[in-house]
Amino acid sequence: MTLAKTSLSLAYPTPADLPASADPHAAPVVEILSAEKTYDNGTRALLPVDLKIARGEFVTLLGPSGCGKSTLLKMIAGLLEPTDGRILLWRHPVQQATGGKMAFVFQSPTLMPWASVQTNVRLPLDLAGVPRAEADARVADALALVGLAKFHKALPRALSGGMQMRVSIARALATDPDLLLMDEPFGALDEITRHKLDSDLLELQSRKNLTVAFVTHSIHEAVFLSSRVVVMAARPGRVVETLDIEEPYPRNIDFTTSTTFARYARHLQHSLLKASVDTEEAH
Ligand SMILES: Nc1ncnc2c1ncn2[C@@H]1O[C@H](COP(=O)(O)OP(=O)(O)OP(=O)(O)O)[C@@H](O)[C@H]1O
Repeated sequence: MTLAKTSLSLAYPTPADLPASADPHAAPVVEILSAEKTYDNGTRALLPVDLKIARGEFVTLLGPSGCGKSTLLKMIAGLLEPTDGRILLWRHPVQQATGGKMAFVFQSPTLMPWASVQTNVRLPLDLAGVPRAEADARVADALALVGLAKFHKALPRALSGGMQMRVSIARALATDPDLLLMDEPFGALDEITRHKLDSDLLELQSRKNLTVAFVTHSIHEAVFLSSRVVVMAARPGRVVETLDIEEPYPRNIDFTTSTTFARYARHLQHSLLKASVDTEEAH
């Protein structure tokens, strides 16, 4: 299978930068080396994938339902084993990765309903045996970062869906990760809240110098957030293209109304459409 690597030529010049924090010469944070996945029931969830993610990059896996986005992200997290191929984090097999810390944010906030916001955010620190005073300080920092300092005593049910998702992100940030894996974290939220959280996420990423692997099926979200978009197709799940989004950071809402943005979005729409037609023709 050939894997197209696309860089759109734009009507007017834009700096072909990675995000300011990305260091393309540093050892990659994530290396996916011909990793593939067939589930026990025979489903070929993912044909072999090769992908490297550099420090400070924001890479989005974009594709329709069933194309293997979650499977790939869970393999990066070490929650699933590839059937073949390898995945390295900081140059070591996932299970032995010591070069940095990773955190996973799921599609639903998965909060303990009976526990306060601060207790929820402290959970991974309690599990890791972090002393209480240090844990409390880190929880306070993380809640401040997501704008929820005032809600530390609230129960999850008192918060909106967007705020609950912020708690979930704070819980991940409290562990001080270098690599953040996010599986459609804002997919269940209304569009306005989602756009706000997208902007906040970019700000957090640059402030904390995070490397992010993000799953979405929203073209808009992919173009706005990413330094690189990995386009995937279903049946069988596979990568069909990677597209650099050569728009400098910081990005704001003005980017989303620009012709550059529209060109990227149109390109991705065509890629996804073509991949789905190719899939249908193959069946
Ligand atoms: N545990 C499992 N056992 C068998 N098949 C599975 C399992 N998990 C996922 N699959 C199948 O593998 C394929 C890829 O699933 P995956 O959840 O990775 O896709 P996705 O792109 O994340 O989809 P969605 O956007 O709907 O979450 C699908 O056909 C799915 O039904």
